[in-house]
Amino acid sequence: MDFLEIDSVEISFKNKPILNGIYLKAEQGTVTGILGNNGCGKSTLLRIIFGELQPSFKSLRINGKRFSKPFLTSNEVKYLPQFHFIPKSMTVQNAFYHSNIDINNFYTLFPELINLKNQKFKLLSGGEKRIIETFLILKSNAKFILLDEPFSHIAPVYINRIINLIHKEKQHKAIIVTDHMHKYIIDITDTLYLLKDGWSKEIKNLSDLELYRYLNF
Ligand SMILES: Nc1ncnc2c1ncn2[C@@H]1O[C@H](COP(=O)(O)OP(=O)(O)OP(=O)(O)O)[C@@H](O)[C@H]1O
Repeated sequence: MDFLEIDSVEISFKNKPILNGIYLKAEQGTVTGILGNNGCGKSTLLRIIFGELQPSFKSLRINGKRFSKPFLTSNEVKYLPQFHFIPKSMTVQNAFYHSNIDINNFYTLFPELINLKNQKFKLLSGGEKRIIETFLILKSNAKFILLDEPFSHIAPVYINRIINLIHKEKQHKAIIVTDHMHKYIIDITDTLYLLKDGWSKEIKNLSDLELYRYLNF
């Protein structure tokens, strides 16, 4: 089973420390969730793992071996950022073609969206864009999948289908996911971390989310 670990992350923006006490492990066959308040550094951490952001220091290991290259390859990691990454003038069909993913698999899961096939990406609703981008990332061949707010703007009926897809895809992938819809995150994750004041803490007992003032039960 492949696994990724990151620790000793040090990053500041304008002399304000953002992350300084992180440990996170994501294993193939599992979903790793990250919760935390706005601005605590969840996206920053995912961007560092992806290699898009270089901190002053980090230790990233795959299967226990230090990974020193600046970027993981696209076979190793795929990242769903908070912003839309599909070019605005690309059609839905072409987005699937360029990602090398069979669009029919998408329509099997989301038959209601079949009419979007020839539509340009910029003309889709925020939720439609999110569903398509999340699907493309989840169905990629990468070993490690990073999802930054996959559920934002998405109706509950579609969220449930994405959750089913996450359960299916995690069989041969390690999935790291963060979202403010904490109930879904708590439900789908095998390992849960809370980010707060620059550090991460693995949450084994949900009452700790209240103790660390993330939730009021
Ligand atoms: N490029 C940047 N330059 C300066 N400050 C930044 C930059 N990127 C992020 N920050 C700051 O770092 C902090 C962490 O940002 P980040 O986007 O990682 O938070 P987050 O936990 O993902 O928040 P949210 O849940 O609101 O999306 C914030 O205070 C943000 O303003």
